[in-house]
Amino acid sequence: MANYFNTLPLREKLNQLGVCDFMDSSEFLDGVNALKGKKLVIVGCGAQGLNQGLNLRDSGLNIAYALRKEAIEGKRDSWKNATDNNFTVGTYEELIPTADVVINLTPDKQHTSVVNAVMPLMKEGATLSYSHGFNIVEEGTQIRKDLTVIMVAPKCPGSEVRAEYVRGFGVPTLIAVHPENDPQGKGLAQAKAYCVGTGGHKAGVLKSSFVAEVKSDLMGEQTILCGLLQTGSILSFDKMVEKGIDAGYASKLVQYGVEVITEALKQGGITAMMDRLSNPAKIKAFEISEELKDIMRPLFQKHQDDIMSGEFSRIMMEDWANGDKNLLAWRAETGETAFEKTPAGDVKIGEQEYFDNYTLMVAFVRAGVELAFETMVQAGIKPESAYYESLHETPLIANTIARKKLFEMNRVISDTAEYGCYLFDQACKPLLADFMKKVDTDLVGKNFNDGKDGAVDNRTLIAVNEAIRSHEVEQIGATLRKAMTAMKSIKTA
Ligand SMILES: NC(=O)C1=CN([C@@H]2O[C@H](COP(=O)(O)OP(=O)(O)OC[C@H]3O[C@@H](n4cnc5c(N)ncnc54)[C@H](OP(=O)(O)O)[C@@H]3O)[C@@H](O)[C@H]2O)C=CC1
Ligand SMILES: CC(=O)[C@](C)(O)C(=O)O
Ligand SMILES: [Mg+2]
Ligand SMILES: [Mg+2]
Repeated sequence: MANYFNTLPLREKLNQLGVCDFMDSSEFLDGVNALKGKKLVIVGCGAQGLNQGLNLRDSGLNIAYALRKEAIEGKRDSWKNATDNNFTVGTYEELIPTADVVINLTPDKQHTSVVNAVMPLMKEGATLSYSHGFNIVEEGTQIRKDLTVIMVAPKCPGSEVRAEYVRGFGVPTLIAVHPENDPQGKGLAQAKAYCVGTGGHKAGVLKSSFVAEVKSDLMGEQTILCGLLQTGSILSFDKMVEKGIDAGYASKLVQYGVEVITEALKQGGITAMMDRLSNPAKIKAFEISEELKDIMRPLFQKHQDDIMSGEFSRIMMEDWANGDKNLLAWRAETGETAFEKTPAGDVKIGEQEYFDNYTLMVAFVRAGVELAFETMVQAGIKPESAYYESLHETPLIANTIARKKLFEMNRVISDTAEYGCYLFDQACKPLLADFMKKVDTDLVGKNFNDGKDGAVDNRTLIAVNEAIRSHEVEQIGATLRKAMTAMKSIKTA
């Protein structure tokens, strides 16, 4: 098999990268009807598998789980996830032949072997669904021509797919029908019904393509969403300890700070996040985030270039073939960092204090969101897609760090995202070494406003406010958030 994207002529590459139609809520009035009464069989019951299945069942759809024999016989976590939640569980042979829709929610690394196992069992004219385009685009898997191939890709970690649904909201979702596999023309109706079943239609849905989803998802997860939040958290913690800040305080500020800070981002964009700072702190955060953008821009562009060329997939698949050597080494290394090993202290930190004492993370988030958005759009990804993948998903990832540090984030995200996160972190930490030498506790650990009278130059503040508000991510974000009428605020630490 060859990388499907690389087989396309440039014009078709650009066409498929640019598929991105924001779907009006009126397109979902048929709800889940296109799948009502159909048999939906999910293969894999992990982060996405369990949480999507819970939402789909609560939305009135018929869900069962087909697990590999060793998972059932060994009563593995996936078997426990499914049976503890009273789902029907069976083998491929038992459940796939009567399935109308087979939903492949196994790790990307396993997709080719899983599809080779289930495809021969699938009945004529059934549908195969993915939540990420890797197998079809990067590996070029060919699917039987009588089968419909769709994608319903939540722009969110599995745990938050469920958490937002339970809150009465949902998560932005990209849906797609593979142009090579839509023989009965039913793919879009099924993808829309499936999306309503997960609650995605309440947050925003883009009619996308397998190509546009995979080339943006890999970029978002490797850079702003997981990579930079990991690098920023570790560097911030180490800096505070180096400067004598109590380690328990430092651990709590980092673990919960990114959730508090990015909750403002989710509600009102970079503007609302920066407005939570004092005027002097906002100007300082703006200045250092400009410096961070200059330092990290080449790294963000290298990640996007390697994703577009297929080089990223090549090196990750090399690691697959090498027993996940790098993934496991980098996972172990992350677990050994002082931040991961220092429990959050039993100390009270007020909601505003997370902004006043963690100006550095505000700067990291602005720099990372803008850089990821700019780099994706320059590469042909449409602004709506880039917004969901860079800005809106950041607080959802931050929720996992607040739960149980980087361990929880790297556990919940896909193995593909985890590998990309470490790849970025390994390169970004040394890149920021000189920058971090200049960072003192006024930017992280202490209140930036201590000892200052709050005076600012008005023209500077006006220019900073204008620069923040005028960025394209703020323009498109305001429009997309207007459609999120059901968005809920979360209770932060
Ligand atoms: N994690 C996330 O938040 C997101 C993931 N995605 C995509 O969703 C898909 C699933 O990812 P994710 O939920 O993270 O996966 P997980 O790693 O959380 O779960 C994988 C599931 O597949 C099972 N599994 C593992 N190996 C095999 C195998 N060889 N054959 C059959 N089943 C196997 C596992 O069960 P067991 O080992 O017990 O057999 C487990 O139930 C991927 O395509 C991913 O890119 C998309 C958006 C976000
Ligand atoms: C959670 C999500 O959207 C990721 C980061 O793309 C993934 O886990 O693959
Ligand atoms: Mg993603
Ligand atoms: Mg991903």
